[in-house]
Amino acid sequence: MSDVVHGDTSNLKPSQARALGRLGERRVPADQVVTGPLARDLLALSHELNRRIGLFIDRRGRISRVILGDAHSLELPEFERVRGADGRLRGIRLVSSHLVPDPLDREELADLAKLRLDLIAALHDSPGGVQVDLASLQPARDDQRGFELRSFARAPLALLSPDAGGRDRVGHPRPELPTDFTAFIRELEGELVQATARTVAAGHGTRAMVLQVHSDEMNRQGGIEARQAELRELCRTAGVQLVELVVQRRRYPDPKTFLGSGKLREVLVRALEQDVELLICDPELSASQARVISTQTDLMVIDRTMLILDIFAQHARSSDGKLQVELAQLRYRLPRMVGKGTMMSRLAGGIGGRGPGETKLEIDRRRAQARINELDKRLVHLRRQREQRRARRRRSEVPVVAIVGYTNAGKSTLLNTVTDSEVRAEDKLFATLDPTVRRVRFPEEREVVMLDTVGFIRDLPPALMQAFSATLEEVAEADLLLHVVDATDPDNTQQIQAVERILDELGAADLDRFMVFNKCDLLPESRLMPESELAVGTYQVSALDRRSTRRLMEAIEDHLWARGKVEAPGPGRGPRVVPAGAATAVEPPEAEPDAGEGELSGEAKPPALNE
Ligand SMILES: Nc1nc2c(ncn2[C@@H]2O[C@H](COP(=O)(O)OP(=O)(O)OP(=O)(O)O)[C@@H](O)[C@H]2O)c(=O)[nH]1
Ligand SMILES: [Mg+2]
Repeated sequence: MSDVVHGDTSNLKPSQARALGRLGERRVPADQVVTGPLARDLLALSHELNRRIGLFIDRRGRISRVILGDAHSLELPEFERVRGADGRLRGIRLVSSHLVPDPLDREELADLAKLRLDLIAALHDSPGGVQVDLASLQPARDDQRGFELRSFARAPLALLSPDAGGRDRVGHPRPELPTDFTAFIRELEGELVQATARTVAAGHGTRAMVLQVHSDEMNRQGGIEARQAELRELCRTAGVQLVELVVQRRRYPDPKTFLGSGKLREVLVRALEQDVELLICDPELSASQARVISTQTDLMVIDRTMLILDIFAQHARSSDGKLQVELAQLRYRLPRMVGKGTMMSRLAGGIGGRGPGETKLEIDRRRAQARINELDKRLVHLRRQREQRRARRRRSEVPVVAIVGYTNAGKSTLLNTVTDSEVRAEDKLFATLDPTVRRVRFPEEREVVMLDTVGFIRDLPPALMQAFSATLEEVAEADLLLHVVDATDPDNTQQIQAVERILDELGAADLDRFMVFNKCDLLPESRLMPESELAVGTYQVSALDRRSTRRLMEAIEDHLWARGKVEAPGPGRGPRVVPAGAATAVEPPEAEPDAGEGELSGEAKPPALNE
């Protein structure tokens, strides 16, 4: 059998197989979509076999593939992965037989889009002669970015011949038909290249579509709108332009294709229409799902976890932080490295590419594993150093107050305000990645260390937990936690629960904590609790306004000293004067470059305190 033929030929008679092979030897004039005689022979053989047949024809009119399908569908062979980023088409058209006079179906249109074929033509017999359904891509109209599908009204094949000049039998002109295929494709490609140039010049972030499966599990957790809002925020923070959020309700994601395969085809067409380059799946993808989606769509495919990791990579500042993120990225991707083109290499050209892991994007499994081992070793060393530093701090009996909370709750802003310093605070998720330590002095030579931490997020995957660990092992040893909550976020009940769950996993569940409801300046008076009715250990503040934090700061001091938590004041430098209106006297910020990697120290105990 000729290697031009693709498909299951095992049941063919030798003569039929030969006839199929001979189709592959035919030529078509370059300026014609297909000739009448070839169309008739294709249909005749198709009816004899009762199976569809497709031909890939290149621009010189040579047949590069003969594809044998079943009665209803054709499975096209894979192409080399070439992303036509410059707006060019594949240089190949598909001419195929339909046994029944159905129009082009979704699957065929999806193939056109995915493979960027020059054109697809489906032929069928009718009493009046061979009829043809045609479709191609075209630039989107109305200044929209991207491409759209263009279907032509069904026409007799005879109309496509150059002699017919695009006139139907009663002489009606059909100027849109590709009667001169060479001219047609030249013009179309010119338009597409131009449209792409406009797109690139516009310079938006990577265009992405989020694919979300509303599984039973997700429904149980509730707050799907909140989860979606959060995904939008994650995209914004990562510099990704979210074009569309596609949702499918299923009991669980399809083990092979994540979304159902029909839905996935739809997504592909929508993605093409909107010039989307990146698909972001929620919840997490398995290795094989990632592979299947990426081959079926020819797009970059990542999941929510990778998106978060990418943000981490962008935000890591200290060298330890960078090491940790690289380690988390490698750990997450290693089991998902399955051949080329899947998640391992996806991020490089897209949203990531600036991460600490970026140079490792194409390394193979073995090298990834070696790198993981090396990072582990370096981080163990750093962890030891950190432990020594902490031990020194414990000896000096300076109590540690750790600020924890959901991402974007205002933790860094609170730290800045109460310590008069300038920790990076931004309206972005995970603005803080490296733990930051500031000293706060109270009157009477009392002093605490305040620790700002990375924000938490629901469904924190284990790889990310490990990336958080630098800060988090310190959290487990804190004398007091300030759990900062964005009082304005309608989803904050869920967020509080997510934070509590993570604290629990860190072995920090039993630590003393204050609940700090932040951003109260944005709430109307009516939504604030009267001071007298606030539960013990609960505070309403605006981290932007130092006066509002006064009660909180007093309570911290009371909690740590008045109740005998700490016996003696630390070695001080004499009393300081409290500025009017402030609860604290503040020492100039002293940054401790204190970050690093280590295992999650579930065994870490809070320092012994005499209650
Ligand atoms: N109106 C108002 N905005 C606030 C307040 N506190 C923080 N913000 C804003 O909320 C955004 C997030 O603040 P951050 O301090 O970066 O939050 P974070 O909790 O440290 O965030 P991550 O480090 O990303 O987890 C910033 O734009 C702040 O200006 C507040 O009390 N009132
Ligand atoms: Mg922060």
